[in-house]
Amino acid sequence: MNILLLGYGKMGQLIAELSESRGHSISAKINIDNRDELNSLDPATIDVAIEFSQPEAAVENIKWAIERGIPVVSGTTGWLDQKPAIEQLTIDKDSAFFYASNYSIGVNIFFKVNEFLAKLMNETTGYTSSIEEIHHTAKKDAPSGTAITLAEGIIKNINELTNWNLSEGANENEQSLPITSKRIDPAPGTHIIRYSSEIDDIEITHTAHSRQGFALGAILVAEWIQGKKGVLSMDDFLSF
Ligand SMILES: NC(=O)C1=CN([C@@H]2O[C@H](COP(=O)(O)OP(=O)(O)OC[C@H]3O[C@@H](n4cnc5c(N)ncnc54)[C@H](OP(=O)(O)O)[C@@H]3O)[C@@H](O)[C@H]2O)C=CC1
Ligand SMILES: O=C(O)C1=N[C@H](C(=O)O)C[C@H](O)C1
Repeated sequence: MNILLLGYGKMGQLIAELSESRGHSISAKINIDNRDELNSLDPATIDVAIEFSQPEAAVENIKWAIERGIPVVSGTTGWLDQKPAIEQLTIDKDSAFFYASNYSIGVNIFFKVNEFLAKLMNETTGYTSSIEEIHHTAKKDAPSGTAITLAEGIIKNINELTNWNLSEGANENEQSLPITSKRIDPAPGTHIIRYSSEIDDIEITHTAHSRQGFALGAILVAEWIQGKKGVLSMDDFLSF
């Protein structure tokens, strides 16, 4: 596969290294300072664009590829208010767009466990729920995209909850799920779901030991998306 990297930071560099070890080649490594290189690329030679850049750059990057019929695998977080427009563009251009807030297989198992636990907690009284996420200090967005996906999985299954909030202290609103974001180096990504009562606490945690799982997951999706069309997600890719 010939891969275009849109964003060549921590994730882009690891994806390049792992892709080459799997026999793929990188057609260009695009950052903010060399975006001009896009003009000299022949889209017909690119099999997929893998996009891990920054919240303010993601939409333009994704549009560039979709408009040229290049399938996009995107992992950038913090821009999802504009996702409906990207999905419409994908359909209009008969292209392919895949988004996941987290490409790690372990986190996607954790998403399922989170929903199962939330269903059980919906049948139980006396517990208050919360989410904590811990990432490195270079992270630009808060809460993490993964924490938002976890919150959506809880809110969908607990009748009392209607929304989430980025919490900095005591939670006043029982209908709102508090998310606490901590920035501590070198944490690649830790997510904790907590249900607390006077009697006990129930916690489930996913801890990434490195960025390896995110990068490998994105490459596996890039291999899988070849020949596919439309708006795709982890539910299409995974069989659980
Ligand atoms: N879905 C998932 O599984 C995961 C998602 N992420 C998300 O991926 C994103 C990137 O993470 P990470 O690699 O750690 O971040 P980095 O800050 O290390 O890398 C981001 C890169 O994007 C580049 N960039 C900035 N503007 C543009 C632009 N206009 N066009 C192309 N590239 C640009 C930056 O270039 P420059 O340095 O020149 O500014 C930088 O090299 C974040 O949103 C993060 O939350 C991260 C890990 C896993
Ligand atoms: O910025 C990161 O590093 C990460 N971002 C993603 C997120 O916001 O959930 C995924 C992972 O946790 C690492």
